[in-house]
Amino acid sequence: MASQKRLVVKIGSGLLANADRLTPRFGFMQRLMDDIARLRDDGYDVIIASSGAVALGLRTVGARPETAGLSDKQAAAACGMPQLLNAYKQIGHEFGLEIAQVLLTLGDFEDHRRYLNTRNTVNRLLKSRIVPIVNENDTITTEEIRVGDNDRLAAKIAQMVEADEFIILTQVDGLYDRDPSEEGAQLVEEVHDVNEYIAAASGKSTLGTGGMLTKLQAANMAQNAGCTTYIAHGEAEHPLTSVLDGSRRCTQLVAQSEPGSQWKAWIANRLQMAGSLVITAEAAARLGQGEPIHRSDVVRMDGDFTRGDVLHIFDEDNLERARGLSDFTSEETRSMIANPDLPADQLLGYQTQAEIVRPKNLVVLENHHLTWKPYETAV
Ligand SMILES: Nc1ncnc2c1ncn2[C@@H]1O[C@H](COP(=O)(O)OP(=O)(O)O)[C@@H](O)[C@H]1O
Ligand SMILES: N[C@@H](CCC(=O)OP(=O)(O)O)C(=O)O
Repeated sequence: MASQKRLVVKIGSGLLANADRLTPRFGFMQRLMDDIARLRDDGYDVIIASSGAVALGLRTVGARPETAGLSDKQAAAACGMPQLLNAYKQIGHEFGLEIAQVLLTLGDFEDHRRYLNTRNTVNRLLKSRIVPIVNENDTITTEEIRVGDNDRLAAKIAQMVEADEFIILTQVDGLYDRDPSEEGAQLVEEVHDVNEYIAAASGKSTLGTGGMLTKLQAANMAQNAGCTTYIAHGEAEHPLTSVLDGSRRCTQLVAQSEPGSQWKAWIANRLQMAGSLVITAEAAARLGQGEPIHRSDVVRMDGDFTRGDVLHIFDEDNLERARGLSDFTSEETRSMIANPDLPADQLLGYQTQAEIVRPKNLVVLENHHLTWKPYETAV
């Protein structure tokens, strides 16, 4: 458990890189680090999830954000990351802060062993009061193995370190009820259910890769891990403390549950799923009563998964109702469903309690979870 208050701050590319010249925005970084030093004096551990590596490196590789392709961006990230870290380091020293670089890929979150290892490292840095600067390792990640945006990457970190608060700093005051460039757009100051705003959250700037949609997805992941999220403009004298003390308008996305089991949050907040099960109406009605998913509950399955993979669990109306970790491979599951009357031990050749998903590995989704549609599943 966290011994101090913990805050994860995500910073968008446009705040860190000048849009025309693609050079660091030192003034912003100074205000940020000054505020982080204040928070540290107030007993906060702060973790930064920083974008900006690609934007800053594009100039070095002679490319522009509007036209850069994947290899330009990967090379740019390799050039921009040291520039970014150098700026954080120099400015950090001015305010008595030590910083460290943590570059991650999707597997560092999705593989539970790597997740725990990453968590240990981040916790060790915090113990020495060092500010971890986290970013995706864009130089080596390809489409299949990347988170793809730092909004969700930062939410994963917030969940991992059991952050109390998560602030997403961007170039708009918060979530609007429609694209803010549209006339009459109103700032939404408090959100409980992000589902209501998904349709309003399309579009993004040329420098970034996320957009408002990934911010809502990220906020939902944090909400479900018991962490309150704020989306706020980064341009302020005290970009963080003014959000936390409520003196500035922004959007607050209220935590939807008490920080519960880390294990269940890890299952619920997966970014890639290996497969899915469709269960009967009776089994769907029993969800939440501490019952496992039995093979007789499954009417259909999809995907090529192995033991320990996380699956979507849909009802027969295609509504995602739960997520759970499979005790069997897809081949074993298929064989058990096809032979409901044969004892599992006999079918599989080893002793097993024959529950496809055990209760401790099952998370029932509630109204405040963003759910997936069957066609969005990665199987
Ligand atoms: N409903 C909305 N509310 C606020 N911003 C929105 C909305 N819909 C689209 N946007 C756009 O999303 C942008 C934020 O995403 P992005 O530019 O990717 O930020 P960052 O680079 O900071 O991650 C805003 O500047 C705005 O142009
Ligand atoms: N990892 C990338 C940024 C990815 C990203 O999410 O960008 P943004 O939408 O500006 O936060 C980089 O360092 O350039």
